[in-house]
Amino acid sequence: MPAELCELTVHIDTGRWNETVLDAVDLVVPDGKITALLGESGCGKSMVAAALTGSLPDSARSTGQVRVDGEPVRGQREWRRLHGGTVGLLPQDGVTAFRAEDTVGAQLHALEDRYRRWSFDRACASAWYPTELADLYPHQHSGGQIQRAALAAALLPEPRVLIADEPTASLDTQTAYGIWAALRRYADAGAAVLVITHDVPMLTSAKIADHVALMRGGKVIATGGLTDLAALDDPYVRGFFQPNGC
Ligand SMILES: Nc1ncnc2c1ncn2[C@@H]1O[C@H](COP(=O)(O)OP(=O)(O)OP(=O)(O)O)[C@@H](O)[C@H]1O
Repeated sequence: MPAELCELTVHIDTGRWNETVLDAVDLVVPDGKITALLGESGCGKSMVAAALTGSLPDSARSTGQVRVDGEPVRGQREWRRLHGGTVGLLPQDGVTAFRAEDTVGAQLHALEDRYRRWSFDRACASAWYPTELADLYPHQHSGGQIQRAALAAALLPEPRVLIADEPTASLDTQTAYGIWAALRRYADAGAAVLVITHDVPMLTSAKIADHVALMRGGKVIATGGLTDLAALDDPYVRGFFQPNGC
């Protein structure tokens, strides 16, 4: 079930400040593939995640389309129907995936009971979430622990489109590799997977992503295979693949 942004422009007006955060973005997240989304801080990557999961801020106004399985999604009622089993989000800040007042384990078990797709044990193992932490409240987890718990939460409904916003940001290399491998297996089982990441060394060494889209200033400026993008003769692109930019 592919997810797409078609000429999507998102403008944010908070009353005191306004900005075009996505500018005519075209992006396809195809079935059975991992698409990696890269770009400098603040360029709009999390806005792409929000647009693909119907969670843009209230202050956002958009033109263009978001399509899931070829069909335009319009309005919060449709998004509520798609959340969970069709479209899942691992947010950049994993703690926001949980209510503060219940333990993480209780919330993961509630998702298991609600969707009856993946088991608690399977989701925790895939997300590398240590189940001995499950009796803790969200704020009692470290950044890397709660991110893995949030990945387990995103996997439990077995969404056909999975958007993961910096799933490995707070993780050691070995655990990060395990998460990438889990995402690879998830895509190989047929899901459309978009991974937002700054972890270019892992991306290039593990070669786990199928496609890369590169953003700058609210636009997607290049898409393609990792090798093709890394070979582009552009200082901004080179800056991502070679730390000294040459
Ligand atoms: N909730 C919000 N309300 C208003 N503006 C926002 C909100 N979230 C983000 N923005 C703005 O949207 C723009 C894009 O932010 P976004 O979070 O998508 O960047 P990003 O590429 O994910 O950055 P990073 O790599 O630092 O996480 C930024 O200018 C930011 O200030």
